[in-house]
Order: sequence, then structure tokens, then C-alpha cells
Amino acid sequence: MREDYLTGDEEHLSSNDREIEKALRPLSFEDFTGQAKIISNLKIFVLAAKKREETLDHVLLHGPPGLGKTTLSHIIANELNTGIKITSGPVLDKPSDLAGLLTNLEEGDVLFIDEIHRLNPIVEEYLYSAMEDFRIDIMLDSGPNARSVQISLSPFTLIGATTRSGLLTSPLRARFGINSRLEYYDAKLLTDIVMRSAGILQTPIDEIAAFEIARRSRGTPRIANMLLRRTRDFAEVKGDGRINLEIAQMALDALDVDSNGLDEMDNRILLTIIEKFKGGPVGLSTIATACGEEAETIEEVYEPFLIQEGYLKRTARGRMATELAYKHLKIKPNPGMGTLFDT
Ligand SMILES: Nc1ncnc2c1ncn2[C@@H]1O[C@H](COP(=O)(O)OP(=O)(O)OP(=O)(O)O)[C@@H](O)[C@H]1O
Ligand SMILES: [Mg+2]
Repeated sequence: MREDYLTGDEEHLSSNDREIEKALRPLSFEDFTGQAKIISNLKIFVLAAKKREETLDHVLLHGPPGLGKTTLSHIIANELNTGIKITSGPVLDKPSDLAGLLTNLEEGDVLFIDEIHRLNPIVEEYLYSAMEDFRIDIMLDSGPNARSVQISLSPFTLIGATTRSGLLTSPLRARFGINSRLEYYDAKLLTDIVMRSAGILQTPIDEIAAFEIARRSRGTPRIANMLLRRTRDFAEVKGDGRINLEIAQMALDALDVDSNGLDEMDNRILLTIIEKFKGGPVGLSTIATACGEEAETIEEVYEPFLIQEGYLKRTARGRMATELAYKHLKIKPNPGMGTLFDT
């Protein structure tokens, strides 16, 4: 069950789940719950751009998977009343792929590049002049016949999304006029999201059950919606279709989501650091090997949440489990490690 909802993409979902996912996606700023500051700023920038009849400045959205980057990009295009073309970093192999996309944009369109940190460096270079001056220089032919042709583009808004803003080159980062970092959602906001989604799915749900799902969703709307869908299955098979607290708890336990909302891999990471490496400090790649997970996935998906919730600490010498992690796993810290929790 793991990667299908955590590492992102909807590729792994069954077609039915994908349909549902689509139906649950907010379409306007008003529908979008949380990220209040980002939304109120974006509303102003969008209004100002419309008023001046200019294109919106380029937008960079970053933050952990499932917090709403793709959703927001679509909303921005909707609110601007423009078209949106969607691509992703790894797909743009050659400059000509990018040129093809750019020359097909109409004035004011949004070009959404997902996983923008994974752009090929050569393609990225071409993007610079496209973003800055709305033109690209394309090389035609090669060898002695090579010549470059300048093509001017319709003004457009690039929206880049990334889970790893640290991997963005500084020239690329500097070309975004709007830079927003999405934060994890608190349980109250996620409760609203679960209630809204249950309404769309026409699934009756008690608010206290929605809260239970919310607080065990790792601060992530995508996970909240996934847990809601699975809980709904339990309610239909084991109950009368209504999601009450008991059904929610039964479903969440069956799905290996513990009472603090940590899932199996979260717990495995903490347990590994504590049991195999005396609580740390230990390097990321060592943890990854010991847990049988990609280092990149641990860094991108699991670690940010564990750090934010106070289970894990990042030090210059490596990752360390905190006192809270010991408490959570009901393991007594070794008394010999007196300085462990000092900083
Ligand atoms: N603020 C929100 N309110 C309601 N639903 C939301 C919100 N944010 C995200 N969602 C829901 O969560 C799902 C995941 O969001 P989205 O695909 O936009 O995340 P993402 O940040 O692009 O993730 P990734 O990094 O994996 O691409 C969406 O299908 C949407 O239904
Ligand atoms: Mg996305």
C-alpha cells in the first residue's frame, strides 16, 4: 500500500481511485483549504495581473508530496482564466521538446513543469531566456551549417513544482518572481478536507471520525483522502456505510497507521536508528540501506514529517532519534547516552 499514496503520483491508483481523486480536487481558491498565507498572496498577485492585463509572474511551488502543488497550479490557471499545459522535468529530454511546448503556448497560458528539479541542464538553459525575455534561440542543423534562429514566444506563466527545492540551481530559482513553500496541514484543516471529500463522495461521516482520519494523515491531504476512501470501504463492508469513530479506528489500524499517525515506514526508520545505530547520529544512506528504502524517498517523503513532529533530528554528523521517538516506540534510552538529547 505504501508508495501508491506517499511518493506521489496518481499513476499507481486504480482507475476508480483516480476518478475519485479528480472529483476531490479543489478547483478554485475558495475550495482550497489551508495554506492561508500563500492563498491570500496568490489571490492578490492574480488579481493584480488581471487588472494590468499582464501575465502572472512565474511561480515556484515547493514542499513535500501530496500537499497540493499540482492542485494549486490548476487553480491558478482557472483563476487566471487561461489554458494550462502540463509537463514534468524528466519528460523534457531535449531542447526541442521544450521548444515544441513553448511555441504552442497562447498568450497568458500557464506552463506547469512538475518535478522541475529534474530538468536536464541543457533544457534548463533554454528555459532561462524563455522565462526572462519570452524568446528562445534554437540551433538548426549542426556542423558547418549550424545556425541559430530566434523565436519569440507569447508571454506565459511558468509554474514549477518540486519536492526538492534544494536541488534547484540558483539561476533557475532566481527567475521565479513568486516562491511559495507549502506546509503540512494541521488536524483541524485536514478534518475540513475530509468532511468536504466525504460530502463529494456522499459518504456519511461523523466529525469525530473525520478528525481521527485527519490527525493520522501525516499532515497531508492526499493521505487524508486515501484513508477516507479506504475507511469508506470498511464502513460499507463491516458497517452500514456510515463512517463513525469505531469504523475509522478499525480501518486505520488495519492499514498500519499508528495512533500518532506514523505509518509502517516511519516507524521502521525510527526503530532502525535506535536499535541498529544506538539512536544515531547515522548517515542517510546507511539508514536507507538498513530500511530497504531509497535515500531520496526517505529524505523527501518521510524525514520532513518526522523532523517537524519532533521524532527525528538532523545534525552535522547525521540523523538522530529524539526522546519523543524513544517514548513513541516505548524504548528506554540507554543511560550511557547522556548528551543525546541536549541540543
Ligand atoms: N488544500 C487542499 N484542500 C483540499 N484537497 C487538497 C488540498 N491540497 C491537496 N488536496 C488533495 O490532495 C491531493 C494531492 O494534492 P496534489 O496532487 O496537488 O499534491 P502535490 O503537492 O502536487 O503532490 P506531489 O508532490 O506528489 O506531486 C489532490 O488530489 C487533492 O484532492
Ligand atoms: Mg503534484
